[in-house]
Amino acid sequence: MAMLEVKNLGISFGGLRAVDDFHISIEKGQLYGLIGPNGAGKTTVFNMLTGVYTPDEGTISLDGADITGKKTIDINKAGIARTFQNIRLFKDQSVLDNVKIGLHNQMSYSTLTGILRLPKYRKVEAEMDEKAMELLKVFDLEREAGFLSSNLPYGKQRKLEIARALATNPKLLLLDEPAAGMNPNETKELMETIHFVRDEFDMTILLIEHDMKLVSGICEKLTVLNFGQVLAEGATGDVLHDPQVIKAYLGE
Ligand SMILES: Nc1ncnc2c1ncn2[C@@H]1O[C@H](COP(=O)(O)OP(=O)(O)OP(=O)(O)O)[C@@H](O)[C@H]1O
Repeated sequence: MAMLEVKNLGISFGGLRAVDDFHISIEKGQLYGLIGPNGAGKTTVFNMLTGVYTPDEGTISLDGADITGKKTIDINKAGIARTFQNIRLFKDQSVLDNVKIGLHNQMSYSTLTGILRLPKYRKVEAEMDEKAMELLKVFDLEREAGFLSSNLPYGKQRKLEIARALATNPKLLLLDEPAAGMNPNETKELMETIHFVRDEFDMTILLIEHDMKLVSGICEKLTVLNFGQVLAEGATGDVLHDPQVIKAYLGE
């Protein structure tokens, strides 16, 4: 059974059919890329997978469970976490607290326990500190735990966003243009981080990316979107040599 199975997914905005008959099947542990020209519908697909938009057609199944049309918070609880094209950290919170926010959907106490600072509050907070620090260590961010997240260099902010997404304990991680705005060194390091996350956490990863070096370097399979429809899909090497894909996206 596939980790993510999407069939016949579609959505319109007014008269624009932004995504039509989209389908994808991703196996557990796969590193999968979604590519295509600007405006092809890639982020709209992510928004449907995460409940930001409700598809007007089609089905989404995660690890066998139908999550079509569910709310974002319930989809996150079911096991999908994402990062954004424009980094969305809690800028005025510390690096550690950004990861702890991700942990809150699994480890929590009642509001009253929190307000009264009851023993359970201290116990859960201490456990969350420990778990968050473990994740920060994985991303080599433990020395910056007390920094404001906005004070981290760009590449580390991207890593922190991935760490926060992983803190929600997902089955599927969606990365929206993780290399956007990165210099070649940061991109190289990011590729290593993504590989590491897949291996270390046995994670299934779907990423949107325009950087072909990153795509060809780490993705095992690709789906190409063009004008909201699947233009090609399959093994990365085959797709990148497909004349249709070269014509529509990669250039002659
Ligand atoms: N909420 C919305 N309302 C109206 N149109 C929208 C909305 N969201 C997306 N669209 C349109 O849907 C189409 C697909 O946009 P989308 O952002 O998914 O493309 P993309 O492939 O992610 O592009 P890029 O690579 O530039 O990020 C575009 O024409 C966009 O203007």
